[in-house]
Amino acid sequence: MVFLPEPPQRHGAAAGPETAVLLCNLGTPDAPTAPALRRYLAQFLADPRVVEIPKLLWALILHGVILRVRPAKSAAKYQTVWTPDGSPLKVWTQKQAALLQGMLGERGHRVRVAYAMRYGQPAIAATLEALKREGARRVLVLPAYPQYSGATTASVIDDVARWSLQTRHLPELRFINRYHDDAAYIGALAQTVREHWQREGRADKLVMSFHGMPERTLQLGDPYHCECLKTGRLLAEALGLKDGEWLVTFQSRFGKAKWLEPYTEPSLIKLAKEGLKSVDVICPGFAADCLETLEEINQEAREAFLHAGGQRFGYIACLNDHPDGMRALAGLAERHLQGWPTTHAAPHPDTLALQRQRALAAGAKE
Ligand SMILES: C=CC1=C(C)c2cc3[nH]c(cc4nc(cc5[nH]c(cc1n2)c(C)c5CCC(=O)O)C(CCC(=O)O)=C4C)c(C)c3C=C
Ligand SMILES: [Fe+2]
Ligand SMILES: [Fe+2]
Repeated sequence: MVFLPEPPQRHGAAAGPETAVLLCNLGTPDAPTAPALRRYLAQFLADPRVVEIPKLLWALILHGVILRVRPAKSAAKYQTVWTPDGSPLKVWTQKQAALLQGMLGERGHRVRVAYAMRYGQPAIAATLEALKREGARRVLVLPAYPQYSGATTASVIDDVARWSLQTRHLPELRFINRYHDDAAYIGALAQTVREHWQREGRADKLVMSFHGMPERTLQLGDPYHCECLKTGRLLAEALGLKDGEWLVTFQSRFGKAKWLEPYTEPSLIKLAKEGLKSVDVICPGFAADCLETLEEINQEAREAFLHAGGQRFGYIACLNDHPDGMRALAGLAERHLQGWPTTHAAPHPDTLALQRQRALAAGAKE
């Protein structure tokens, strides 16, 4: 048998940075169409981390019912939030990676920041391959999920592990499991709420809506519920909110099983029927706006609240490219990069280009 060595890694001045940060998010369909949704949902919902029921039974339900009905329905929803540049989740994730690249560069780190999606494109394995080809020998994986859950964070780690199983020369790997109680993240969320209050006035209640999970996962030891509650409490504290002025809820229920409660939309309807006139809704578990926030909250939940008698519904956008949110991600990455030789190196060419652009914009001469 002949073993072919892998191509040598590049060294010297022409090589890319030896350290990379890989920002991973959930993924999104390529187009707001039923065929694209079918491909996306087939990959997403076949992940045993996402749907934890016996494989054979689930295959029957998934292929027999869900993939026949849901793609067209979901495509219609995606059409209402699609942008000229594509799906909001992808547009924001791409922008976050570029901004993180600039920020880490400005802080003196010679790193390459890339982004990848757990489902759909760009895939995690292909992106890790590309990073390796460019010279990466160390990769910090940053799943864009503040709260850890088996369905999200662990699934990203599974995917990296699958790639590692078929890779001979592995880079050093590190993973960020959570940042639900990170002071800069909480501070950034609080800042978006204060900015919203300044622009539109303060509502009677702040509802913090997190993506739901089957309740069973809590009993099985998933820390997600606990971490959502902690984020909620810290955000309320940062804003000086009293009991009764805020509420944590869970959205995006899927299927008939019991999910984490209280559910977002029924809670909003109940509040309106009890006489609450105005509400602000924030989705702290989503690093970027996506279908679940823009359509399910800002369209469906808004309509439900107003229809039930509410008078004002304020939607507070996700952190997206907010400078405080980006600083929180940069600080988080920086702390997890410690001990890796990234500092005191020449700035990355992208950083130099960014600095030049900024200087020109500020009136500097070539
Ligand atoms: C089937 C069960 C699902 C679990 C469990 C689940 C957990 C979970 N999801 C997110 C974040 C996102 N989910 C998004 C969309 C989405 N989620 C599910 C199902 C489960 N999610 C489906 C079927 C869909 C697709 C849309 C639809 O058909 O309804 C998104 C948005 C993606 C986008 O393209 O915009 C995000 C983000 C978390 C954080 C989570 C557990 C903590
Ligand atoms: Fe989801
Ligand atoms: Fe949804």
